[in-house]
Amino acid sequence: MLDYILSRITSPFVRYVRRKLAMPNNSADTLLQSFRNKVTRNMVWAGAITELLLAGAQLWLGNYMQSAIIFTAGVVFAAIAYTFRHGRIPNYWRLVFMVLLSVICVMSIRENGTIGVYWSYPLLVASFFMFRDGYAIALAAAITVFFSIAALAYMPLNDGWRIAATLSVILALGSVFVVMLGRMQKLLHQLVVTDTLTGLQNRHRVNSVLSDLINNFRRYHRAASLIMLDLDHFKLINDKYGHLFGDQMLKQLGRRLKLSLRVNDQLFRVGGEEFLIVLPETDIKEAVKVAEKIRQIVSNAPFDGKDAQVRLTVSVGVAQLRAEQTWAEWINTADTALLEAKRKGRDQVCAAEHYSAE
Ligand SMILES: Nc1nc2c(ncn2[C@@H]2O[C@H](COP(=O)(O)OP(=O)(O)OP(=O)(O)O)[C@@H](O)[C@H]2O)c(=O)[nH]1
Repeated sequence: MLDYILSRITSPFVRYVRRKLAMPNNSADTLLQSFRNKVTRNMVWAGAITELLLAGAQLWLGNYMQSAIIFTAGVVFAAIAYTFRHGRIPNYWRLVFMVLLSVICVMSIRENGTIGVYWSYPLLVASFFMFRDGYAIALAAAITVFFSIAALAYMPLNDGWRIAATLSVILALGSVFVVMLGRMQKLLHQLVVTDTLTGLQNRHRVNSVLSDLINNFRRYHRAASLIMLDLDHFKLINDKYGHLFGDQMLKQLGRRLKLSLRVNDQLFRVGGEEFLIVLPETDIKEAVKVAEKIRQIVSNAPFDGKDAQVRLTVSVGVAQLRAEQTWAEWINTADTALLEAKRKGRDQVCAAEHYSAE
């Protein structure tokens, strides 16, 4: 039941993510991060507009001092939201946002008496949006404790404990919400980066994995290589045995590849019958050895389908990361080597550059 409700809530977002991911340069990580940033920025805009409206109301009531302070806070919120309109609002600005809201809350208690405690409710809710996971819960707990103590100390007991109890209920519900949101985000992330047929990673994480290796290379000169492989004449298999049989072959190939790799190597299914292997700490010489081993693992033993056994072969391109290459150029180099292997007759390994086999 919970799974059903979660899937109903998340499916429009999953569709949005999938649509966006179809565009070039959108990796799953950057997309989820940008979605979160957008929500936070909208919160700060909402805070700015509310504060400016309140400042207007205080001005109209003739409370010039309060109006000026609330107006200043509104302008600060608007400036934060505007400055970071395309990116992530840094944590210290989020903290400034929360501190300003707290100050306004405390001022309201001072000016209006205990009725001002009611401002602690939106403050509490804001903390769940502004921070992540444990930080949000810790901040919300601190706000709850602070305003509960204030309410119990300065309000009649009957009102004071009700305020404390309702704040605690919001804290509990908000904490459940934050934990569920964290799990949902993990689930969505998993969905977006996983190839549903083989269970391997799909192309959406390639960008960030390769960028990390490129940074390592630039900083510590750590070698890294790519293996791009593609099944030979796979169309013939599909045409002869059907698409479902073809799917079984792809799954088995994924399993074979996975078993043949080291723990640090990463395997992706990047296209229909195209797979990418990322080999950290590996130069071209070692990478070609791995590629040759993989080629043999595929061609040496037949693949078992429901109705038949078939022999498959792969063409393989290998490329070591070169200085100043971007991740896209690096992949292109491996792809060119793969095309070369196809051109030379398939079932073979081609390296993107000359190297000594000694
Ligand atoms: N069963 C199945 N087939 C797929 C999937 N994705 C792509 N294909 C098929 O893979 C085949 C790829 O065909 P081609 O690009 O002509 O390549 P090929 O037949 O392997 O020939 P070469 O790559 O030149 O050796 C097409 O028939 C696609 O329909 C999939 O998820 N499942």
